Amino acid sequence: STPISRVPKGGEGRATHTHTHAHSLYHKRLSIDGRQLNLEVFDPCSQSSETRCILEEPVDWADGFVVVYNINDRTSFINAKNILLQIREARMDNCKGSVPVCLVGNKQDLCYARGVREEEGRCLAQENRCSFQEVSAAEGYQDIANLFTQLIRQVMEHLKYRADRRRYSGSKSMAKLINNVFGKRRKSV
Ligand SMILES: Nc1nc2c(ncn2[C@@H]2O[C@H](COP(=O)(O)OP(=O)(O)OP(=O)(O)O)[C@@H](O)[C@H]2O)c(=O)[nH]1
Repeated sequence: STPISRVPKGGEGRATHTHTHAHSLYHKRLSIDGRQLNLEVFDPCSQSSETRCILEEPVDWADGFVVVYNINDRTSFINAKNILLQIREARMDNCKGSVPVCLVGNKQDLCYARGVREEEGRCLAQENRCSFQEVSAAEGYQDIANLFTQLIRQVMEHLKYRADRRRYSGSKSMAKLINNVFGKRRKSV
């Protein structure tokens, strides 16, 4: 499945958890680099049996995505590919801009029965300009916890960059406006 973000199983507890047949929505409080964060984690239901994946509304509000496939299930890899495409297209259509994405190949412990080469995962990530990692949720949650921490750091940087840019272009256009109004008047006086 493709969590927008997810508290790894065996990791710290969930503060609240809403579950429907279609998805789970978690609320998680955590501290990263001394900052207190309130995360909303949307985890869609399993989509492994469908080739057409539906991301639902988080594509509009999420600040980051974790796209997960199973390294011994080629269909899940194709689904992941479609989801990455959907994220890109939906964000472009809505003019929301790109957001940090991490592609994850899970079940690394079953690599003897691998259906997707690590290189294929890496290439797909490169094509989509996102980070990539193979993990094994069965063997431990630490790698996955680190992966989420990294993604959250990227999200914070991205949000800061976007806010700075907005502030800069805002002040630039404000300066232009002031110049247009008072600059001209000063000339005519
Ligand atoms: N061997 C192995 N099995 C895993 C690993 N991660 C998950 N599983 C197993 O895969 C099955 C599906 O795991 P889930 O966590 O339910 O996967 P999901 O994609 O969230 O599925 P949904 O809950 O339907 O969305 C379970 O039987 C897990 O025990 C892994 O890293 N290695």
